[in-house]
Amino acid sequence: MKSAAVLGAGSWGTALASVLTENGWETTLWARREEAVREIKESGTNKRYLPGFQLPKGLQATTSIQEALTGKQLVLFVVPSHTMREVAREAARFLPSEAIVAHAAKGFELDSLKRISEVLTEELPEIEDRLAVLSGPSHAEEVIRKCPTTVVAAARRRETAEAVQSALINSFFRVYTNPDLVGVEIGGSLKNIIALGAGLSDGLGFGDNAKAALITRGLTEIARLGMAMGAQALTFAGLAGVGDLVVTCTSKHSRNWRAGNLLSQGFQLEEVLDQMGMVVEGVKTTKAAFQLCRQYEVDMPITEQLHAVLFDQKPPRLAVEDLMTRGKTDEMEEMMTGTKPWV
Ligand SMILES: NC(=O)C1=CN([C@@H]2O[C@H](COP(=O)(O)OP(=O)(O)OC[C@H]3O[C@@H](n4cnc5c(N)ncnc54)[C@H](O)[C@@H]3O)[C@@H](O)[C@H]2O)C=CC1
Ligand SMILES: O=C(CO)COP(=O)(O)O
Repeated sequence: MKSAAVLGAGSWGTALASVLTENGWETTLWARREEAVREIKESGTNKRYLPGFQLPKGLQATTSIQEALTGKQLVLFVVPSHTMREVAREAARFLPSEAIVAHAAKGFELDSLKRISEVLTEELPEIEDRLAVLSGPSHAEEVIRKCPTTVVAAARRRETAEAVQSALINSFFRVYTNPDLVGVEIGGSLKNIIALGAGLSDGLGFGDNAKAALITRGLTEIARLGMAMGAQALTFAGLAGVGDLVVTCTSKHSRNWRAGNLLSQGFQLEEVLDQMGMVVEGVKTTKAAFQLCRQYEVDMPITEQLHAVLFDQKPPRLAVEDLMTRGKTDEMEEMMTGTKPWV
């Protein structure tokens, strides 16, 4: 029987492990907490992260990373970005040499500003051609209910992306392949910054025009940094770009949107993160993108304002005023350099 390991028993790891189990994979979920493993084994639930849902029968769980990884053909890393290097190091000794590997995290490593696939290949150089990233508009709470969902598997090698596609695809979870690993990772990570902004904007009562502006202008700056970092422009028009941006800015399930919304109510950042109790990747990603846009010399006005709100106590209304009153620009700034678009 085909067998898989999913490292990380939070909401997304549990949902992806459930999809694999439904698809006939013998799947083991690796959790850090003994109670989580006991609960999955005894009652088939993960109430802390996916309350109210019954997990598919047959899903295994363990706190032993060795037990989780031994003999597996497919390994998914689904822990928050800031823990990925530590988990990769723990996994290194036990990762089967032929296994297809994918990660589903949406962020950067803050100290190094590296993408997560770069972190994984630094720790596990032998997996470079066997590594994919899974991303796209996919809230765990809907995947576990089998709501129709589409995602993308991107890798350097087509065979790797197709292996991940074949493992996960089913009638409610449709997986596309994409050769642009860099763009898919960047789209999935940067959208969380804009989602924090959308939560703030909604909380301040700024309405739908403002949210459409955030989504659209947010996509422009995501694509701008992404292309400077080597991504393909068209990826940002796809599931890992506009698709994930729309779902995260508009869904009640989004932790990033909810965190932004709590900030608009006057809570301090630390209080918000305490209340959430789940990872809010957009906070660290705002810090990383703030540095990356300087490094790559690209303009990211929304990210810069959000950085000031999160880390310099800038009042959100002032940030919005500064965005609205900055210097006049053309919507298609990138098209304006080196060409003559006007008659
Ligand atoms: N929740 C969702 O709907 C989706 C989440 N993602 C991404 O998946 C990644 C994981 O997020 P979630 O599962 O949502 O997070 P979560 O907050 O629901 O759970 C995090 C999990 O990681 C575990 N963890 C934390 N530190 C760890 C460490 N050092 N070693 C091992 N395990 C550790 C926690 O115990 C917990 O089980 C994030 O990058 C997120 O952006 C991507 C798509 C959808
Ligand atoms: O990436 C996600 C959906 O595609 C999950 O977003 P949140 O982390 O904001 O909940």
